[in-house]
Amino acid sequence: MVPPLVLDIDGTLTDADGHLDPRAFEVLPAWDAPVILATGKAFPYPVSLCHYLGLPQTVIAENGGVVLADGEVTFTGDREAAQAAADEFVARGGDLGWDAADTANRWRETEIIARLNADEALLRAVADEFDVEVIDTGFAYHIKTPGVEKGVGLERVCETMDYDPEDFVAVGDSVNDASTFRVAGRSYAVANADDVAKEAADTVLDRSYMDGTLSVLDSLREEDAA
Ligand SMILES: O=C(O)COP(=O)(O)O
Ligand SMILES: [Mg+2]
Repeated sequence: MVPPLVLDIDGTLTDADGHLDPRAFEVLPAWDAPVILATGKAFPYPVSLCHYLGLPQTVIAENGGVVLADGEVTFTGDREAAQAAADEFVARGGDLGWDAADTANRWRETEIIARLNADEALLRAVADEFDVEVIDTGFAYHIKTPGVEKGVGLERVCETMDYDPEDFVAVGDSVNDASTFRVAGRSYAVANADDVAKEAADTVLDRSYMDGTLSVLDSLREEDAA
């Protein structure tokens, strides 16, 4: 049996521009064990991705703030606290960087994100005052509740679905994957990963983005066949 997977999306199943690698459509629905998407994206994004990939909807979204497992949704994280910090950031002259539709935050239930061109020093100073934290995933700044992590979300999924986190193989690329790497039995950082993810991973891959992820899946299949 191949092991279950817990996979980050941006930087791990995508190219450098955040576009989904089309090979995901071949390999993920065909994987002969559970596949969990664990992302910093707002809840609807991984749900849609599961839908279009044809995967069961088992999802860790918003860096663990939202978990969908076995048809049940649970929330942790305080969107209001993040919103208060974001509002103060804007009041002090900061710009979150989104257009009027703000589809990045519109359906986000437990945190707020800013574009990477936002004033980081101001954002961090305001976040400190509001007891929220800022993480830089390489795709956005996330203003979030400390302690809400993808890894905690993975533990919740495993409790709900009676899985053992030790059985999981994790692949990711950034600081928001380090907690997943600590909880999963085996962890891989793609070559484009940031230093925190590389430090936390059991193995740092030679290849980047989906090429790196596919190299893990290939070797897991080979192990299974041996
Ligand atoms: O939303 C982000 O900033 C990054 O998303 P990811 O966790 O899927 O890489
Ligand atoms: Mg990522």
